[in-house]
Amino acid sequence: MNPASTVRTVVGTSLLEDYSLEMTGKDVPKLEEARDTIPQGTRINVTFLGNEDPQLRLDAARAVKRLGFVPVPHISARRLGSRDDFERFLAGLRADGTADNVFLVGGDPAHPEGPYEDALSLIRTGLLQEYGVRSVGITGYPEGHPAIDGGALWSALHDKHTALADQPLEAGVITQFGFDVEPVLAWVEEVRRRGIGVPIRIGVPGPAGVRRLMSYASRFGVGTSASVVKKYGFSLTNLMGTAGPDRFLRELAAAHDPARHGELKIHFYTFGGLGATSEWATRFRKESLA
Ligand SMILES: NC(=O)C1=CN([C@@H]2O[C@H](COP(=O)(O)OP(=O)(O)OC[C@H]3O[C@@H](n4cnc5c(N)ncnc54)[C@H](O)[C@@H]3O)[C@@H](O)[C@H]2O)C=CC1
Ligand SMILES: Nc1nc(=O)c2c([nH]1)NC[C@@H]1CN(c3ccc(C(=O)N[C@@H](CCC(=O)O)C(=O)O)cc3)CN21
Repeated sequence: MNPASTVRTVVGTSLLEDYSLEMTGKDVPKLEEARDTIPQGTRINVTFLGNEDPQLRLDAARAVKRLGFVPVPHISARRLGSRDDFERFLAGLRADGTADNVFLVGGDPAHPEGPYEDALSLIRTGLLQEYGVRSVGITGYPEGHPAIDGGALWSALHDKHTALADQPLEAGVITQFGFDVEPVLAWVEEVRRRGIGVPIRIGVPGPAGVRRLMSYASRFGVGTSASVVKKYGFSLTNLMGTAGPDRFLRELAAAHDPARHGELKIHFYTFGGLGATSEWATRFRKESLA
């Protein structure tokens, strides 16, 4: 087998196997439309946007399950107004049978709206287990975070990983999306060096308009230097086009060394394009396997 076909085989059979997707509470009609293009059992995260209410998220998680997928509702620590809010949400998940998997984020508000300042405080309440959660996703930032210093991010990752193991709850990491493979793999190596062996899902944007990608990247502090986006497949002087993660995934597959990086999978941030993303993934897998 020549090196090029080795790369194709790896992309097709391993990295894109069991990919996960992300949707908002309002994306249920899009999920219904895209249903047949997404493998049954795919994990689908339901983002915790500030302008969506808890019931909308619970309903979305229920729809994900009804359609044959595995819901992963997000819980944002800083957006919870009280312990009651947290318990009500967890009780809703339990009642709907959608509590198995959750993903925790600190939350973008500069100041907590209630008693929880970060994801770790949610884990430490012990409520996750009480309400039947079995597996918990936490964040990873290969390029850092604009509002949180690097040391605090590493301590948070370490402390959350330890606290989950103590419960015990199953743990996994999903990284912030990015356009550059290099910092992603350097970061993964550092995670492993620190003794954290849990599965890591590498966050990438699904195919989307360049203008939209740029706007989310600048909002979330993701690097978009001219050389990085050129390598990714678009140019800063042409914001009219769309760009997909084709090259990113090929490069990631070529450089992924399970002995060094452990288990890696892909998480697609769909930014409104759930159907476009699942169709893209189906096509890309087919082409990779061909
Ligand atoms: N990676 C992702 O997919 C998403 C990330 N986020 C945002 O990422 C940020 C951090 O969340 P996690 O990684 O779960 O951190 P975390 O909850 O584990 O907290 C890590 C450290 O950062 C501090 N922190 C948390 N949120 C902060 C904020 N908004 N401003 C300043 N300091 C903050 C905490 O006090 C703690 O010291 C939040 O702003 C969160 O909303 C939000 C949604 C999705
Ligand atoms: N720091 C941080 N905060 C976040 O909120 C965040 C990240 N990072 N990383 C990526 C995820 C995914 N996020 C998003 C954000 C928007 C849509 C989205 O679909 N927006 C709609 C408009 C939604 C609306 O306002 O109703 C869109 O069509 O773009 C999806 C996922 C937010 N996320």
